[in-house]
Amino acid sequence: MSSTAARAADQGTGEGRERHRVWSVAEHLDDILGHIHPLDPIELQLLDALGCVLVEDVTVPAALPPFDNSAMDGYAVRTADVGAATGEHPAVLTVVGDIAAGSGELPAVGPGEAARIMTGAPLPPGGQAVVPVEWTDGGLDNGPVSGMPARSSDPHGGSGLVRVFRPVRDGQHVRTRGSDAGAGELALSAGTVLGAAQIGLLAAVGRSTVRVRPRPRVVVLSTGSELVQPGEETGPGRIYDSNSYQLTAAAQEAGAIAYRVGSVADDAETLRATVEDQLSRADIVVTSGGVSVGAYDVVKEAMHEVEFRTVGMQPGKPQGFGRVGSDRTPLLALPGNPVSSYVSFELFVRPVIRTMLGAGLVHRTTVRAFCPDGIASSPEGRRQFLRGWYEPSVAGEPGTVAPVGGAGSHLIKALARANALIVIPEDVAEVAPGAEVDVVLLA
Ligand SMILES: Nc1nc2c(c(=O)[nH]1)N[C@H]1C(S)=C(S)[C@@H](COP(=O)(O)OP(=O)(O)OC[C@H]3O[C@@H](n4cnc5c(N)ncnc54)[C@H](O)[C@@H]3O)O[C@H]1N2
Ligand code: MOO
Repeated sequence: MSSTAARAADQGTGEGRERHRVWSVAEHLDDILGHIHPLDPIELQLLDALGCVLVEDVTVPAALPPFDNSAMDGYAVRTADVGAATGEHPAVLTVVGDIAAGSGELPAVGPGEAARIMTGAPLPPGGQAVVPVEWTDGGLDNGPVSGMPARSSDPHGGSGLVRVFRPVRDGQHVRTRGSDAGAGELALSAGTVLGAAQIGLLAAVGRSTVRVRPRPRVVVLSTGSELVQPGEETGPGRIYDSNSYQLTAAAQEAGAIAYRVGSVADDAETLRATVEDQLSRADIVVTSGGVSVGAYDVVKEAMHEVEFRTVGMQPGKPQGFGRVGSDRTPLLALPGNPVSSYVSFELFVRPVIRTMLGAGLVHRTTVRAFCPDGIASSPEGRRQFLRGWYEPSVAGEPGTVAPVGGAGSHLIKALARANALIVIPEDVAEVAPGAEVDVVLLA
């Protein structure tokens, strides 16, 4: 029996009835997430770990900073030598050398002496504080200077005499060893999401690699013989493939490594071969289009392992989920209408990506908001996700939300102007002006 005939025959069986029941959003999501686990940890180079969840506690191996160093470009001095320094009666000190950042050889600073020192350079023996260069004559035997001449134009700046016009306290303008973190202290704990600052800290403690859960690899492919790639010529009845771009970008935003395959024509053999070909680099496969009840619904025709369902939501009614190939890779088949595919991604694919990442927060934030204009109608029995613009309130009260565009699942421009989804429950047919609604924040 052909698969089409088998499907037709199923209509009358128990299995057929199960397949044609309407799934709630929560049931479909729970079923999907029931098959998803965090990916096994791996050791990654620091920059490859950006956005990943740490699976080890990282301790500081050696004190940060590793040595006492100057916080200013200036002169390392003994505080007693400059205790009485004023503009009128400067302390005059002998400059015993120049200390650049990275310098290993440090001149000792004795009584009546100073060492010229740069920001980040180690404090020399005898140095108790740093006088910023602006509080001195910079060795020019004149009033206060605004900085030091470049070494190339003044190779002997680290010698001669310097006049100091203000006193300094012991330790002033010195960053002491371990003042940031002591050796053995916890730098980052397991479960931390690595952002730029955390990657910076790992580098600062000398780590070149780190153990994290990797980003899931998401292969995105769209289906439809009408699709043309942006930049190419369209023709009669043809449109640009926006879904593969939208979904690839969304997967990246959610923390995945996303591969955009582009569009596959409505041909079951080609689609199947393409999916099989892509499985070697996929932790998740996402398709768009070809899942409703038309004669050219190619995903439905090609992917026998995928269960196609009606979910009680708008947009996003037809959905498919299954696991394909020898690794049983999850495949989420999303509807082709651009807003439907986007909303479906938000509700079903994003949580899969976030679960695989091991992220603590799998779902978008939902808040309550007033809807001043109300919503005239919402389909009964389907949870509606209208695109909206959410404004938070200043006074701790719920914010407000207004629909952007209508309910049509082809309204891409309105979607691009929305920052939220307004959720209208299955049993609500209209929202009175000023009533409160749930709002999913999209950022
Ligand atoms: N008789 C019925 N027809 C439809 C039903 C139904 O229940 N009975 N459901 C409708 C709903 S709801 C949706 S959603 C769509 C889903 O259809 P498919 O997933 O099969 O998607 P396609 O038919 O391939 O495309 C739908 C629509 O979206 C455009 N599209 C598709 N892919 C892209 C893309 N990559 N970039 C931009 N636009 C895309 C496509 O051209 C169509 O206009 O079915 C309804 N029909
Ligand atoms: O469910 Mo469709 O996604 O309404 O347009």
